[in-house]
Amino acid sequence: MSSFNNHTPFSVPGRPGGFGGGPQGPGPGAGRGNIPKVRAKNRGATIKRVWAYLNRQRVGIILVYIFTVLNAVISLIGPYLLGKAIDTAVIPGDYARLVQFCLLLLGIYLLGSVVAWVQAYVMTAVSQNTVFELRRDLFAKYQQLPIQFFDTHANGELMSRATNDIENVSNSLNQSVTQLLNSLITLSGSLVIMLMLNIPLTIVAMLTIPLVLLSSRKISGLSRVYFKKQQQSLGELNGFIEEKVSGLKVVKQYRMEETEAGRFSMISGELNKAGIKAQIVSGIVGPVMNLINNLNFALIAGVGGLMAYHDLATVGVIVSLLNYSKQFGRPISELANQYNLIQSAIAGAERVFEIMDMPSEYGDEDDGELPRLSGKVVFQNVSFGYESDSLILKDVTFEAKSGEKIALVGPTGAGKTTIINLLTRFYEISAGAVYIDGRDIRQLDKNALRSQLGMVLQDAHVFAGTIRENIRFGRLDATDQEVEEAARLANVDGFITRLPQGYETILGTEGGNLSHGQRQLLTIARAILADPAILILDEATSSVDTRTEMHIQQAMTTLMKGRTSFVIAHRLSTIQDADRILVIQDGRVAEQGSHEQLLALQGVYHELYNSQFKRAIQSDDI
Ligand SMILES: Nc1ncnc2c1ncn2[C@@H]1O[C@H](COP(=O)(O)OP(=O)(O)OP(=O)(O)O)[C@@H](O)[C@H]1O
Repeated sequence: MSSFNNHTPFSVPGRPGGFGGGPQGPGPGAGRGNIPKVRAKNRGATIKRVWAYLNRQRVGIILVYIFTVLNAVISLIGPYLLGKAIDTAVIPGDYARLVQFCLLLLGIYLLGSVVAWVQAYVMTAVSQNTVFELRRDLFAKYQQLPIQFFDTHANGELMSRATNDIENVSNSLNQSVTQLLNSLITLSGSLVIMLMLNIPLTIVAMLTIPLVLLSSRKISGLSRVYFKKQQQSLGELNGFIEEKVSGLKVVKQYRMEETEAGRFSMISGELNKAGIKAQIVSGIVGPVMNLINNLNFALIAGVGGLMAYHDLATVGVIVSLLNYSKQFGRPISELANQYNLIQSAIAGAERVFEIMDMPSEYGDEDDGELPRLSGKVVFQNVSFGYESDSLILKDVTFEAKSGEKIALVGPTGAGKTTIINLLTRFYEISAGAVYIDGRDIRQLDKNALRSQLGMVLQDAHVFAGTIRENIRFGRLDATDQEVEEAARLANVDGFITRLPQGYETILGTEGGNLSHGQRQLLTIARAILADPAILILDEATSSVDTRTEMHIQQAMTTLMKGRTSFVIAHRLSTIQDADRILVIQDGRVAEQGSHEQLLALQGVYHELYNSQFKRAIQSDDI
């Protein structure tokens, strides 16, 4: 059973045209444009959520807190001792005392360095663990999102969120969290000590604070917008690269290299512009803060000098105050300098949470466990559209008895794959109902349902890993013997054992080192191992040679034994023995029956069959 109980977008009551649907039926027109985009509401909410992640490393955070406080206290002691040294050792000329002060200061600064190092070490561990969890949750979310989400999001863009955006969060956590804490303590500590040393001079030192706050606020607001834009552009760029690298053969074949390079430059140019703007705006922070700090320094030095002249302050106090005012200004300007980091981290986190807030496809269906299904499938007045405003399937009704072979034929774009997409609940129907063994599939847990469905698709997908691992993907607890038995039944065992590494042969990404037919046979072995109650075979033999096709056909026949099977085929020769053939045309079941019955009808199937038959004879003539 799915461990995720998020409310799905489809769990809206009030489904029209319901056939035995329960309260959890899908809402009308669950088209691909219907996924609500929930955005992290504001910066505060985003920071809170990142903090909640950080808080899971409680021990680390406490340690960081302790060492940060220590570090800040040490940095507060320095200027005080410096002032004292001037007033009690330098001015009276007590050199023995001066040496003592120097040694004390040296010891304190050394201790400060050690404490700062430990603090950085612990913080790195905390931030790395935090982004580890963030990334893990994001990937888990990707796996739970409905297929329709991926129709509208480029792979590279999604990869960018899991890498660049999370990296930004990590960088900022590493530096900004301790910086913030340190600054807070240094600020308040310096203020208290300054007030104790000299109240009028402290007031002078405070004069520039509103300027600091105002300018940093203004700049941060502006730079945040540009950082978000920069991240978006980076995502688009990644999406473009991913798409064009995976489709490089097509690009080359159509000699589109220059056109694609031009499009790349355009997208890259957008990133360039956004990056420059973000850096320019955030880069203003440093110089502005420096200017204000220098102004502040000059003010204290001037007023302090006047006060010393009138015996209202000692030189030591003025030196201490100058140092504290620097310490006071430093955290503010450091924070301001961190703005670009923090802004880009918030922008990154917002993009990550945006995905995490998307509704999962797993809802609150009845139960997680399903007994082995007998495989009786009923489509009853099913209508569906990927977009809410255009129906692809219209009032589709048919029945598959347990163990039957059902063929889906019809012109391209008629809706054959769409029927399968609904059976597997990759998409939710708009009206009508689909029953398996008499139960509305919307009431079934999606994982449990899919565990009883096996698919062999035309685009035979294998993963990077060994052949054994790829077959075992069908059932993770299968023994080596079971894996090999499945390969034998799929007619692929001979080929595998002839390889030098046999079952341990490592396949490249997407099985690049295998032929299409070999990949297809591997996916059949995988499906045999999974032992599903219902089988879906999509155009499985359309692009292989006759010998491989024969192998695949044999493997398929083995695989189909005792299971309800749905076979999508363009070549009618492969499905003449089907128990029922559904002719899909323009989203409707135009005809259904056995091969002989359909030929006798003299309708669409008859026409389709004749045209293929003629073509076959013509190609033989040639
Ligand atoms: N993810 C999608 N989003 C929007 N429209 C889609 C999507 N997938 C398919 N369609 C549209 O739905 C219609 C039916 O497509 P489907 O893939 O079911 O046809 P098919 O009969 O399997 O075609 P083929 O034999 O070419 O595979 C087509 O018009 C197609 O453009």
